[in-house]
Amino acid sequence: MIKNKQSAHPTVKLILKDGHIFEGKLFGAKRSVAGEVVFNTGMVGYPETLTDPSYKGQILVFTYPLIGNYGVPQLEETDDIFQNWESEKIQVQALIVSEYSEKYSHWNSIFSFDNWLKKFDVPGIYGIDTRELTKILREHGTMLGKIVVGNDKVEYYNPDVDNLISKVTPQKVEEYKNGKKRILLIDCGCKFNIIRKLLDKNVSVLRVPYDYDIEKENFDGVVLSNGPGNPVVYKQLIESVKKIIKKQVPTLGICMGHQILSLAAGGKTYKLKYGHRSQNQPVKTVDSNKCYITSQNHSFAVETKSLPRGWQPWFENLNDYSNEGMRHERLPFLSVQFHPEATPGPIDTDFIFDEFINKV
Ligand SMILES: NC(=O)CC[C@H](N)C(=O)O
Repeated sequence: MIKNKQSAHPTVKLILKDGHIFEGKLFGAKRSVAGEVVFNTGMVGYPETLTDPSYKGQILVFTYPLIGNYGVPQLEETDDIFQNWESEKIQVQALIVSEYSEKYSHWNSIFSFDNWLKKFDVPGIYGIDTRELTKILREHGTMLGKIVVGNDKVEYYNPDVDNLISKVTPQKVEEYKNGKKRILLIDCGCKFNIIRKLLDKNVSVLRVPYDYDIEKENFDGVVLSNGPGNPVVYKQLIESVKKIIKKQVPTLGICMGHQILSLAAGGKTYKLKYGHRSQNQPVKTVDSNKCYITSQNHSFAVETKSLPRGWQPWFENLNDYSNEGMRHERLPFLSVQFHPEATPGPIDTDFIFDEFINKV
């Protein structure tokens, strides 16, 4: 049994938009917060998961019952690249766990889970029956919710209508020189491991904000990163990706990048009932029986039937058969809904980066 200093933790409420109320104990930052409540069924990798900018605007439920027992490592910088986390801070609005561990043990960890949340002013609630909560979210679908401390007045907040990418995209351009070929990384809230993976392939990376005027740059390939929110909100980005398609520059889209590339190509996206969030999502290539276990974090999906002529579905999800990727039959465009960069999760689909680099 993991002992937390419960007396110091006030009882607070988790209120869902449909009227369900759960009581739990507050840890991390002491404040009320609203967002979209989503669940993740991964068993490990909370430092990487909580720093993934795609979670902006969301209150995350971990279904794994005990979180925090290996602590959290320091954000380290080696050769200008950050290590251990996927961005420079915790990105979720708040989190919901059954039990958290104040005690931790890992050679590389320096924060307890509670202290880490406090450092970034993120509240957490524990003592919640996360199985019951997840069943509600599976039945009803993802729902708006709020964590309310005392008599605080908190409005519901719907992240799907907000421009969340503007909150996580970098403020300035950054160049990582590592080879002759130059990849333009359009950073919509990029996980650091996408940059690490590209540099592993000996290419230079020009990392730019999502609304950067790319006309003035020279590049050999484009990576459209992952990112938070609803893809149809980003009209200007979709327009600039249309220009990239016209120029036939080799392009790799990852998660949000896959959705944006599909919309720019003339396809459609829709919202899944409760999304895919975990490190054990099975996908299969459409034209063979090859399967891969993938890391995922998304709410929206590309409608396979909407893909225009020439754009072929590449992978499908084996749980719900939704689209997991596409590629063009002649032109150098490919994109995936899952995360080939992993962190957290299996590295089975690392070959996606090679397929892209081969086209550059
Ligand atoms: N990880 C991502 O890029 C997520 C994309 C998008 N925000 C979604 O939820 O579908």
